[in-house]
Amino acid sequence: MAQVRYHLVAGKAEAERIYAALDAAFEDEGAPVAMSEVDEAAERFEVSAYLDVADGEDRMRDVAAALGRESTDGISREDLPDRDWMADVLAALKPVRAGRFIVHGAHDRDKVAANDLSIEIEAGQAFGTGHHGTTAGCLSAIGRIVTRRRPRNALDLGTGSAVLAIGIAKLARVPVLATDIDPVAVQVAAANVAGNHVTPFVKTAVATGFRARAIADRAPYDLIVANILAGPLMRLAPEFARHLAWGGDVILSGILVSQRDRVLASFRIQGLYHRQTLVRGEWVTLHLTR
Ligand SMILES: C[S@@+](CC[C@H](N)C(=O)[O-])C[C@H]1O[C@@H](n2cnc3c(N)ncnc32)[C@H](O)[C@@H]1O
Repeated sequence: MAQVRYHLVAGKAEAERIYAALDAAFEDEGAPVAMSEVDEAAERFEVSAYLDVADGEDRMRDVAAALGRESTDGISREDLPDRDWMADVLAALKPVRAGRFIVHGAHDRDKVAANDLSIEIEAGQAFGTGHHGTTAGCLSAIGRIVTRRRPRNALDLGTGSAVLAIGIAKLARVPVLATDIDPVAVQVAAANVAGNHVTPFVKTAVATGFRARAIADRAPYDLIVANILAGPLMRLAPEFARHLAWGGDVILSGILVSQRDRVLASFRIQGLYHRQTLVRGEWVTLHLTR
């Protein structure tokens, strides 16, 4: 399964209609739909739908059908890089600083200063080397929130490489449950947890959303971090509320700037209120509290 961005450009009113139609058509599969201005002077907007497609499949016709069109004219396709491609690129990148943390590979251990909180991650099969704006945004938020109020029991949902769970454990030295839908990511996460010497604090588990015994057993959490995508985050909003302790903090990322208000609205209905937004490129990281 790969992700493909189907996109088209239109004037503002037409782009808003396209956005609404694609959002409604692909809502059930949790596909993010985004709208962004591409030409301010001419008031032209690009609308993108990020769809999962099977190998060799093209869903251009689904997009046209969602817009009530018989023709696919004007709709473009961009194949998004898969994980291995990303790992190759990231392997060549330098250490990243985010808030109080430095995320680096083993070959850059000598770049770590005495007062740095270092997280050592090799680019591999799981997402999360700190280079992506969403990971860096979450690390900055963790540094700020955990310094102000130390959590007692944290959950990192969609842990990938476990970079965020390791960050919380190193900073607060409290129990963290790190879960992922992808069993390969969970294996990588467990290896990184051991490599960063935080095994006494971080437990890993495979879980789809909040559906796992391991998550229920440790609830409620006073810090939940989830860097997944806007669609699944919005669908899971009631579960966040159910698993969050009174006064607890939630950090969300994987959200495009254009999706921010819809995500906030989904969580506000559940009694979770916006505290801060961090913007890195086209991505936002949100801090919410109860
Ligand atoms: C963007 S990566 C984030 C990894 C890491 N937490 C970071 O911040 O760099 C998203 C991760 O969430 C996992 N994921 C996606 N949807 C999920 C779901 N519904 N439940 C649990 N994990 C999910 C993916 O397998 C992936 O490892």
